[in-house]
Amino acid sequence: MSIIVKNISKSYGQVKALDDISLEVRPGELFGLIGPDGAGKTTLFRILTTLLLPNEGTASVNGFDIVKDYKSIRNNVGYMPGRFSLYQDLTVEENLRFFATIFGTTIKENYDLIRDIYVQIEPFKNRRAGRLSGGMKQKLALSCALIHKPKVLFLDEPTTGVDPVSRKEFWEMLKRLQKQNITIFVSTPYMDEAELCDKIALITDGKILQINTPEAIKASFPKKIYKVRSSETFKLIQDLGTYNKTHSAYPFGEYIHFTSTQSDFQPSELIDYLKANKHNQIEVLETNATIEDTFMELSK
Ligand SMILES: Nc1ncnc2c1ncn2[C@@H]1O[C@H](COP(=O)(O)OP(=O)(O)OP(=O)(O)O)[C@@H](O)[C@H]1O
Repeated sequence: MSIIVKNISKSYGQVKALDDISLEVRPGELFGLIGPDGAGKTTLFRILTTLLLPNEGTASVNGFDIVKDYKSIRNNVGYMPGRFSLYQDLTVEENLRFFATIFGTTIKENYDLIRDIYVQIEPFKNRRAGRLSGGMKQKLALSCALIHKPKVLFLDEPTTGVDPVSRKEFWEMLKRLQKQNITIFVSTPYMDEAELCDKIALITDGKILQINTPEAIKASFPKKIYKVRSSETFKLIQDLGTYNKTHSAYPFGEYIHFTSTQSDFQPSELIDYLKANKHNQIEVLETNATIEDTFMELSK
């Protein structure tokens, strides 16, 4: 295993940021830690990159213990923290050279690994990092995290605040890196990105809700889901909230996702109820569960 986490807990005073977390990541896997703000993602990343000690539990990265072998871990991993890690007053090239130097290597020596990513920002190599766009900063930060050829790459919310096109490009880059046998542990609050991982752990309030492939997680959804809409969305949410057969109802794009408490539920019952409540243009269609639906169900 590339990463083994066993019963890790971490508190900050009264706040239990991580509560008995266990997971395993295989070599070469693209593993996603999926959860909202404050779920504990950054805390786990900081523990695995040896910047923070857990209160309880053990963990290893690439066979090295996070406490005993912290120096080896630092040499073997790349870490792209969520909050910005670059030196804003240094240029693009100076930042990259700085990270290469502290790991005792050169840009030239490992250029192959970052070529794909770096060529996109090379035209701006004399620009200060502070003056780059979000997408360019992200590419530079990834280049810096890779310059010493790490075996395991930790990316904490790498696409937060990045535009949709750059987000898509970023995930394509991760897939290419994975082919070079780098294990990638990535966190994100975006449920659509979860689909792009080999395996995911859903985390909230410091607890893991489920670990599996995205497909298996979606398939495990226990109920039929209906996407519902009518001409009055706000009233629809209220009326679904007070309907006596509602198990869950929450906004999902332009629809409300609805599940019933009853296993023999018929959509016509809901249509009748909504008609009785003076809704127009009613649509009730069965739909497939997404990762977000599973997350909502598990964290209920
Ligand atoms: N240094 C700290 N002191 C006190 N509480 C902290 C500290 N760092 C994090 N926390 C709290 O621990 C919990 C988990 O935070 P963490 O940053 O690990 O979550 P996260 O999933 O990375 O979310 P975010 O994206 O908001 O950083 C939160 O309730 C947070 O407020």
